[in-house]
Amino acid sequence: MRTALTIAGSDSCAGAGIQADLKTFYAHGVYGMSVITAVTAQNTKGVIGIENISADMVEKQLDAIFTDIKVDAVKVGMLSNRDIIKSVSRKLKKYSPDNIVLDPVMVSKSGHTLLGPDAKDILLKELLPLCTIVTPNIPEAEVITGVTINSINDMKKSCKVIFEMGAKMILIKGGHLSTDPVDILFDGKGFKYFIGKRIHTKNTHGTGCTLSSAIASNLAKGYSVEKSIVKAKEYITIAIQNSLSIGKGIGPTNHFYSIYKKCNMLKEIGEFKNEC
Ligand SMILES: Nc1ncnc2c1ncn2[C@@H]1O[C@H](COP(=O)(O)OP(=O)(O)OP(=O)(O)O)[C@@H](O)[C@H]1O
Ligand SMILES: Cc1ncc(CO)c(N)n1
Repeated sequence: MRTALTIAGSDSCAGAGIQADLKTFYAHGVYGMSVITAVTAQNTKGVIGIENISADMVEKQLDAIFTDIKVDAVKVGMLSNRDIIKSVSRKLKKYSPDNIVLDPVMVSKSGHTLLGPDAKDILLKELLPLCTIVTPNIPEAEVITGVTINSINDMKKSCKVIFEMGAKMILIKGGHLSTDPVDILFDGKGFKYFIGKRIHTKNTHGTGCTLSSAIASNLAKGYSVEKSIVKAKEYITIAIQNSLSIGKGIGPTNHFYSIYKKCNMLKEIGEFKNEC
C-alpha cells in the first residue's frame, strides 16, 4: 500500500488539519500518517486556543516515521512558528521524500491567524524550494507576493512571482473568488486552469486541507501533478456538494459521501476492487 504523511495542526472539530488529511488519505486507499505541529481548540465558529508542539518533538515525530517507513508523499499544513518551520525544512531536506505538497496555511476560514507574523519569510526561504507544489488560496497568495488579486490575470501574475521565489509548481485556489472557482497551475512554463462550478454553501471548513491532501494521495499513487489535481478537484467537489451543516458556523466537508460516490463511480468503470 502507498503511504502519505501529513505534517500539520490538529483541528478538534476535525473539519480541517490533521483530521481532514487522514480522512482524505483513507478515502484514497493510501496509508496515512501524521506529524502534529500544534493542537488547536477549534469548532465551526472559530479557534479558541492554540498550543504549539515543541520543534524538538516535531523533529522526533519526523525521525520516527522516516527512519522506519517509506513515505510516498508528504502534505505540509499548519506550521505556527519559525522553529517548527526550520525543523520541518531540515528534516525534509535530510529525508528528501519524492512528493511534497505545501499548503501555506496562514488564516483559518473563521479568520484566526495560524502562522506567526515573523514566520512567513522563513517558510518561503527554507521550505518553499523543497516542495513539489505549493497551494495558496487567494488571501495567502496576496500575503506571499504583495499582489492584490481581483481577477484571473492577478492570479497568474502572483503565480509568476511565487515561481521567482523558488517554487517549482504553484496552484492558486479560487475558492475565495466571487465567481465560479478557478484554480490556476503554473510550472514556470505555462498555465493550466481547473474550472469548477460554485457550490452555494457556507460549509467549506477544511476545503484547502482536503484538496492538498487529496493531491498528495494521488501523487503517492503515482499520478502526475496535473492528473493528481484533476482527481483531487473531483474529490473536493463531491465533499463540498455534500458538506455538513453540523455546528453553528462554517461546517465541514463530507468525506464519507466522497468515498461512497467514488466507490460507485469505480464500480461502474470496473475498478472497484483495486481502489476501494
Ligand atoms: N463554494 C465552492 N464551490 C466549489 N468549489 C469550491 C468552493 N469553495 C472552494 N472550492 C474549491 O475547493 C478547493 C479549496 O479552495 P479554497 O480556496 O476554499 O481553499 P482554502 O481557503 O485554503 O480552504 P481552508 O482554509 O478552509 O482550508 C479549491 O479547489 C476551490 O476551487
Ligand atoms: C489545524 C488547522 N489547519 C488548517 C486550517 C485551515 O483553515 C485550520 N482551520 N485548522
